[in-house]
Amino acid sequence: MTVSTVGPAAATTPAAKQAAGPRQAWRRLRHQPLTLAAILTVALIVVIAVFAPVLAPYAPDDTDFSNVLSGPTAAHPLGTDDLGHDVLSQLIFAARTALLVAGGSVLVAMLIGVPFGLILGYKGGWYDRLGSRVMDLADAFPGIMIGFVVIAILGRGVWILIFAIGLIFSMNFGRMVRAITLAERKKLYVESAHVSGLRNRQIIFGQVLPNLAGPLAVQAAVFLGNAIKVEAALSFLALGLPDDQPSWGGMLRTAAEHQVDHPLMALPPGIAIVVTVLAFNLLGDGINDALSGARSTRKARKASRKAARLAASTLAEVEQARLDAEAREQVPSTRDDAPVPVASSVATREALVTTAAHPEPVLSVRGVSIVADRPDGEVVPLVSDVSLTVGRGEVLGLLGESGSGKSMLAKSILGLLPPGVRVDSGSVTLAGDELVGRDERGMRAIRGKKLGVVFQNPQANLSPVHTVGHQLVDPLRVHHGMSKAAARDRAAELLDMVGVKDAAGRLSQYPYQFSGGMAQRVAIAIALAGEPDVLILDEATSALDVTTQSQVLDLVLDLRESLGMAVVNITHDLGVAAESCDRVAILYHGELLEVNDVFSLFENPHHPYTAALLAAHPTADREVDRLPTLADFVTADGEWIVR
Ligand SMILES: Nc1ncnc2c1ncn2[C@@H]1O[C@H](COP(=O)(O)OP(=O)(O)OP(=O)(O)O)[C@@H](O)[C@H]1O
Repeated sequence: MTVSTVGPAAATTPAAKQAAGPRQAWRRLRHQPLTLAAILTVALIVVIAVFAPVLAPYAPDDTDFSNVLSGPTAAHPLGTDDLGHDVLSQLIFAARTALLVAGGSVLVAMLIGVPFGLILGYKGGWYDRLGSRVMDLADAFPGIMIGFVVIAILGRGVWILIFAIGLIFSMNFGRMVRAITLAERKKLYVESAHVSGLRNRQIIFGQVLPNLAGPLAVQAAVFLGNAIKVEAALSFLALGLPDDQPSWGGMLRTAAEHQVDHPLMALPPGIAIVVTVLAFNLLGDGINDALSGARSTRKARKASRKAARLAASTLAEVEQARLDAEAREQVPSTRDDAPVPVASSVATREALVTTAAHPEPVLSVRGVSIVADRPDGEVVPLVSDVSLTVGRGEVLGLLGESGSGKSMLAKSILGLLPPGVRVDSGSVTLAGDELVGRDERGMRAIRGKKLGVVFQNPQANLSPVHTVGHQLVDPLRVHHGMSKAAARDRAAELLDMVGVKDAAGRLSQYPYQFSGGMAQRVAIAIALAGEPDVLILDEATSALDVTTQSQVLDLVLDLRESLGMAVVNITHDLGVAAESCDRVAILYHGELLEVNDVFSLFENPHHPYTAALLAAHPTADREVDRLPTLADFVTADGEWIVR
């Protein structure tokens, strides 16, 4: 079986907002007058640069030694310089140079900095520590010094200048990309990509990088402006471009030499630099606002102030209600105040047994203990000595309150335990193959192929910047070596199988164009792409409304019938367990308390904790003043009360 994952998440990251689509970003941009002005200015400068030979009245190297430093005339509207060059023509051709140097150096900076930051952020550990020190070291040198050194070694010239400025900015890109990647790599869509069996290279460049497009666009716009300033500064110092290459910095140098007699000579190149840099900076801000959804309209500001006032008063009411309730009755919270009973080991025997209806074991967990290694050396047990067997075609529910160890157990099966957490002892076999102790390469061959996973939040599990088709095609190509066309056909079949109408047409849509229930179906389709033996649902229906939840559970039950796969359904919802599971395992404080077939569990629970859970579940046919809590099932000494 293959592990695939699916689930919903709030799209609050820059990447997710950007995923709301370039069209949405453009709609926001259109409401930002300053950004529009910046776009027009940049477009104008680009047109001037491209058509410089047509627009400029003179060639850049035309000299008129009989007419130097002339001041504005009909033939030379902005005058001439000390060699008789036409200043207007120089200004126009220098725009070309400025854009070439700025564009080229930002490209070089990105080519160096982006992969560097991606690798540091994604790999972490030693890569990150070492790489971060390199960036600190680069930061310790003033950027202009790096430019001096490169030019001193390689000499002057356009391409050398581009390389020098690119080098100066590369670590800025590296730092930004590292920071975002550190956050992105923890997101569920990256975990899903892992689970689908994609290689690190495919995840870094295929999944994470497209999510950085928004922040990179903002950073690139700002650094285009910065590059123009650095180019001007170096050329002003006669260290940048060769003297025969028109540049705004070079024009400023000439103006500085003649500032006493001709003080206005500095104005044309100075204004050109200020306007261009300002336009790029405003463009960067505009893109940032458009991607983050910020709107500077008065209406939006008013709406946000009103929302803030409402939120403050609601919070105050909630806090007051909580204080009143506390004053009325000192109700102990189950987790904090109830004595924690020692788990009995009632269930272990039953957990190992498969049922007559599903006699062929496919997933066996034997005596698995999971621990966390704390930095101070303490070893904290998270899951203790859990044994479970799941039969082919069976749905086993893993039920327990928050923190009981359900996810850790599932992650130990998937080989995706977080750093600092490890399987201390025990064995997990899938169709006879041992999974504990496998290296990453060994697990990659299992995840996405033999084990499929669907997580809680479908929108968070799907990459916001790739189409649904792209995300389905990837695992099909990786695991089945299909051609692109064959994988696309199969992707449409899978979508159809999970009940997405017009499957072929919807392949080219993005996750945000799917409702929560439909996105969860897409996630299930991705999980099924490898034709897994076992599908793990990690709270896969918790975020859905009751009707959609029921539809998705029905779908899973149909699929396990038709595909003969086993399902491990992790949930804290008794209703979900009752609706979908053949057997249910109860976890509490990392210990397995009971495994029972679903009817016996509800009719005749073995363990007092299970009885406590059922008793605490509100039902329409019981009228009680107060539902029992765990504390009602435990003696003051921490012993279970058997009723
Ligand atoms: N990265 C981690 N490092 C150390 N301990 C962790 C880590 N993640 C979770 N834990 C601890 O492991 C225990 C089991 O957590 P787990 O996430 O498996 O619970 P869960 O039953 O899945 O809860 P939930 O339903 O809230 O997801 C908890 O005590 C939790 O605090």
